[in-house]
Amino acid sequence: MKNGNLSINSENIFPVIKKWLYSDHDIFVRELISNGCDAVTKLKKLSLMGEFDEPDEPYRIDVTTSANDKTITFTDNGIGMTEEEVEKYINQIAFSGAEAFLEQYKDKATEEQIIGHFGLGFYSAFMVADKVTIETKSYKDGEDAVYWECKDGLEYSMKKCIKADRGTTITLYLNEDSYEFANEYRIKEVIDKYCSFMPVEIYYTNADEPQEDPKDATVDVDAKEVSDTADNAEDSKGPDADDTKTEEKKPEAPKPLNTTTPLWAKHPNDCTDEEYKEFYRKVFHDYKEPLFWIHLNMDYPFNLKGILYFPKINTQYDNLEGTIKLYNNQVFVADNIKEVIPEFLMLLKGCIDCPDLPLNVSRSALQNDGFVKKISDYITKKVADKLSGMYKTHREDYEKYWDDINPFIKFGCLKDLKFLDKMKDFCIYKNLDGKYITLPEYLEAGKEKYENKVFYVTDEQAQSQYINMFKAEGMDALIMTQTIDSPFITLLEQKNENVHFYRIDAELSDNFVGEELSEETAKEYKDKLTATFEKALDMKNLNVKVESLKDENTSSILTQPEETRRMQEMMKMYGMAGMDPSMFGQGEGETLILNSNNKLVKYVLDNPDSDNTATICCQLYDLAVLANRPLSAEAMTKFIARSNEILGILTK
Ligand SMILES: Nc1ncnc2c1ncn2[C@@H]1O[C@H](COP(=O)(O)OP(=O)(O)OP(=O)(O)O)[C@@H](O)[C@H]1O
Repeated sequence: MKNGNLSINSENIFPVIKKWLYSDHDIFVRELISNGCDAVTKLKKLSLMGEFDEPDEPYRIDVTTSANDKTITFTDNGIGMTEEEVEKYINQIAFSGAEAFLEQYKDKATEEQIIGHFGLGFYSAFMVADKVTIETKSYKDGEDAVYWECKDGLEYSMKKCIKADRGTTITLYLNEDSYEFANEYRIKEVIDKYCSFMPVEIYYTNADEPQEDPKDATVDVDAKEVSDTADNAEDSKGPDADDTKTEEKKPEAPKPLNTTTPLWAKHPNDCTDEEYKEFYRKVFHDYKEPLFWIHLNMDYPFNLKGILYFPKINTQYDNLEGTIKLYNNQVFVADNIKEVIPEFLMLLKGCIDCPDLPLNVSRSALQNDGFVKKISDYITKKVADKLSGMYKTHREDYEKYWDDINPFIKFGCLKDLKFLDKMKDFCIYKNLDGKYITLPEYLEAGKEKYENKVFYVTDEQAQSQYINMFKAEGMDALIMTQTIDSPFITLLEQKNENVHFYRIDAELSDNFVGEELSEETAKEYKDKLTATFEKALDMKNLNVKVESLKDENTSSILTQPEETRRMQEMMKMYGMAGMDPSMFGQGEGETLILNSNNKLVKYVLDNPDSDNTATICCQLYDLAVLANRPLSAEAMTKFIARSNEILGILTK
């Protein structure tokens, strides 16, 4: 038997790395800058352990592009590499110095995390470059600087070189397809996407533009004061005065492109509302203020930090799509990764940083395992806790936000039963007095008059006649006007046995009826009125019911059974092709309720054959329809003509 190590031939592996490893070509920026960050982090760790004296100059990464030369350069003043290390970590693919470093210093954990892991990231440079060079000088005294060069990722050459400063400079000679990355705006865009929160300051220079002498930069307060004073003096001079002062104004010191300590990394107690809002504006470019936010801060059983914002939604037609940015040690991974972020939370906007994420090699996707599900459950729980906490301690705020956040909460309840369990007691509904109440509160208040029934309004304007009747009778209903309310009502019925929801026009409650008619009288009236109305309306099978309603001013009302209406709505929604449309057509199953206490109805009863009876019947029917839904075009035309006719009678 023969044993041995499997070997990788770079000629074979390179095309794989170049083409398939990373989904997006721009990822090389993230990989090379994170290598620079790691180089700095390692040095900081060494200095904490007393193995390296903290330098005077600040740690930094410089990205320089030249569209003329078609190059990008990444420079860091981190740990650097010795010749031996270049041999080991660069010349051997998939051998990570980060792993080796962590292994060596594993007992000396510090706050800062090393990003590298797989030993492949550096090679992503070859996705965009034909030639890559490295100039590096280790922090170790007495080590020579090294120059490394590789074309096409196949053969490398290495030699000693002269490099004054500690650290590493990597230069990419871009291939034809990738010249875009030498463009200032393009590269800044990519840095913004992946590196906005990397832990080391990143500076950009356009090598094709004339450079300011850094000595001229205004960095200290005194210099700033001088220029301010000069400006003020200038203000008082008047328009014709000599303007030489402006030329003396010194340029501002360059600013880093990134923020090294993102807000989520701070303790929630140390963050102000203004900081949260500013962070939101900056990251999401949304100038509408968020309603509120949740700062996630967890160390155990896994490490997770982040901020989730509830954005302001103006109408239910607003774009409900949010963005949750996922980070791994301050390095952007991807937006809206569905394994980590529960689907319904995608309506929010936020950032989540989880250093323990089981990323796959490309760092843009996750290895799907139970751990990821735990993260997702934790986030759901935290959101529910925050909302229920606000309900308990800041009910006024909760009610204020409710109109904006309820579609999101209802969606969450529909999508995730655990979320429903946590939130069901904290769902509130506006009642007919405009007050917010819970479902149990509604049921308790209506126990006497309509036990286990929940009446709801889907359109306050269209259903105003019914609302007025309810109010007059001291009955209440819930306003549920959102599209999501319809599936949510079904969910509530499933979860609350015996409780049934009825749209306010679904049935006429006994509470509206005064002294009940005897069975015989009711039958007699019904037969008579049905015949008269059917004749007047030229309709067959009109469903008429006669009631002696308390309010004698109410003449006619239309009701439609809840089930029929829901079925009809469902058919409309799914556009069920092939079915007979009249099966559940407009007004299917409707009942025309006529009030035997009303004088117009009484007139029809007593004078079925008088000249005006047909006009009265048609008008009473149309009025009942109008209070329920819009008239068809044809019916509306007739209604207007008839109304004019009736007014004409008044003039006689
Ligand atoms: N700028 C740098 N300064 C110092 N060492 C570096 C630098 N860039 C790369 N290295 C060394 O080369 C090794 C390999 O880098 P590479 O980017 O391929 O993988 P990695 O960062 O370890 O892991 P990953 O594939 O997860 O990014 C690093 O672990 C590090 O030791």
